[in-house]
Amino acid sequence: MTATILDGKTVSAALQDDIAQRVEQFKAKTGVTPCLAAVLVGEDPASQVYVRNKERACAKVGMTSQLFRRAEDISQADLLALVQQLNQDDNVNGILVQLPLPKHLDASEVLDAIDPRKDVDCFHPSNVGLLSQGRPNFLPCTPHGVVQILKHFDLPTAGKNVVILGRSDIVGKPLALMLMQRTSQTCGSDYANATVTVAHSRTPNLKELTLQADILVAAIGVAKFVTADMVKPGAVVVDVGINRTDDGLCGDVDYDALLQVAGAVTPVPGGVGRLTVTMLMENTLQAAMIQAGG
Ligand SMILES: Nc1nc(=O)c2c([nH]1)NC[C@@H]1CN(c3ccc(C(=O)N[C@@H](CCC(=O)O)C(=O)O)cc3)C=[N+]21
Ligand SMILES: [Mg+2]
Repeated sequence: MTATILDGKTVSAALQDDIAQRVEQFKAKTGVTPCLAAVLVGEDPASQVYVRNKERACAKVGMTSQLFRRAEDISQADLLALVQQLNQDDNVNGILVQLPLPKHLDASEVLDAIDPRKDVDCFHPSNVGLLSQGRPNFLPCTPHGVVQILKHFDLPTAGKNVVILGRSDIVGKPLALMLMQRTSQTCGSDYANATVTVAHSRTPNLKELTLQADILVAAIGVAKFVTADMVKPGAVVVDVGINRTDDGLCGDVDYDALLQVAGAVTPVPGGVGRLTVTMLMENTLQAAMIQAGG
């Protein structure tokens, strides 16, 4: 048996075409071109790649982007002032402060300062609260990308055992919230209603748990952590990890070995990461629509 490769590029291209059409309609109706402001502090090479991919995607779907580069040693006050300036700028629809921030900065305080209506990451406490109550303003980009990949390949989650490795605020926690609910805002009830287990560094007998997974999501940030013996034959494996190793980019799963066991698996690169960027475009359009009063 060899696994189906869940190619994120195909999914992303299809969704970007659809977003581009809706951007076009929105522009025709309102005269407004949706605009994403990205704040990049410091010179982290991975962050530079991600931000460049986001700018490229904006251009592709007909949106504008503005990049605000700031030095590694920017003060908390200056960064907060930049966020306030972007909050007040009517030409800016979405604000993204690229993480991680340097250690001397208080990331929570910065993210909390973003106007919730421009919070295209869905990191603001009021947006996280609305998501947890099943009435989101925005869906968080990476979890939404995971759901969109599953939908594209006709792999429903309803009634399935989903095991998520990792409890981060950016992936594990919001993805668990989304998949345990009765319905997905964008993909319907077949892409919700899962029995979700969130495992983490203090979970004992991890392999016993992962072997129960119909859908296994790896979002821990450890290269090749998920080995073939941890996967139930035929299971769907979604790899959210992006690790830079001496042999190049690699995910949180041992991809080559899993091809012989899993039913389907996402590659890295070219998997979930592509969708993260595309769902950010979706949220920027949604933000522009909200701000236009629709
Ligand atoms: N405020 C904030 N929001 C984020 O959404 C956010 C963040 N900070 N910090 C870092 C993580 C990571 N992330 C990715 C974005 C693009 C790719 C991406 O484009 N991946 C491509 C290329 C990967 C590469 O070449 O490095 C791929 O997987 O094919 C991956 C990961 C967004 N994040
Ligand atoms: Mg990561």
